[in-house]
Amino acid sequence: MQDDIPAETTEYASPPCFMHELSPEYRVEALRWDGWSGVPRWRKAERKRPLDGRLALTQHDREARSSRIASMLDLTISDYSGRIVGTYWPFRGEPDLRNWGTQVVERGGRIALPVVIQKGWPLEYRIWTPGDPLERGVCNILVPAQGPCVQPDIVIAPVVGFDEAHYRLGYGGGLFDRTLAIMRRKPLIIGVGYAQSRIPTIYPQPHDIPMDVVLTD
Ligand SMILES: Nc1nc2c(c(=O)[nH]1)N(C=O)[C@@H](CNc1ccc(C(=O)N[C@@H](CCC(=O)O)C(=O)O)cc1)CN2
Ligand SMILES: Nc1ncnc2c1ncn2[C@@H]1O[C@H](COP(=O)(O)OP(=O)(O)OP(=O)(O)O)[C@@H](O)[C@H]1O
Repeated sequence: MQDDIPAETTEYASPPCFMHELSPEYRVEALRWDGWSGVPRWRKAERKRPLDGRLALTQHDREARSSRIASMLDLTISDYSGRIVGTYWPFRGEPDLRNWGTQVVERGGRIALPVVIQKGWPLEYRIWTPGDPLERGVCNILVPAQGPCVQPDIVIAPVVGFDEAHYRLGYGGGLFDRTLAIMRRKPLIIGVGYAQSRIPTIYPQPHDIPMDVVLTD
């Protein structure tokens, strides 16, 4: 972000907060800071570190971390019965919660997986029971070949990054935010990821919808 800050704003590393009352030059509005337009570029660069970090994990390490995240989910969601949990089929080194998903079904819940109908559109969640046929969708992610379209009660959102205020950095399609924005009932939104995905801020934009909680290994 530093590159986007014009020279005049860099002269005062930490301006005293009351200075704008004493001197008009200190008024924040007077500064021609156009940094927000740089956010998509910044996000694109910021995705690389956590993505490279998790792809470097060994299979064994990823399984151990995934099972710690699954235990955290069980502590957070005490009762699965009658609930629809929107989970995901892992790709690009995401935590693998497939065994946990099977247990959700064994405990009386139902699971649904997201389907990209078209980039730039909201995702569609389809009910999937272990054993049902899957097919390859966008980015080769496996998706249910059929199954009723539903709105999950709980959305498990895999993060590329997340920040202190529970905002999510994903793959850059804006698909989760579009999906959450049109849901008629607000689901419980649980972000899941590795602790190394934590970043101080993703510079939230008006379209970003914060998650209720983020669980890590
Ligand atoms: N396992 C899993 N399934 C999921 C998601 C997810 O995050 N994880 N999604 C959650 O939404 C949807 C897929 N989302 C995707 C969003 C963007 C791209 C993609 O191709 N992104 C470009 C970069 C775009 C840009 O930076 O402008 C790329 O990676 O090259 C792929 C999948 C549905 N299924
Ligand atoms: N509700 C929305 N309506 C319209 N555009 C949106 C909405 N949500 C996100 N977008 C657009 O999608 C683009 C990508 O958004 P963002 O950087 O937040 O993606 P992301 O959360 O990292 O990706 P994803 O959710 O697919 O994993 C942005 O240009 C943003 O303006």
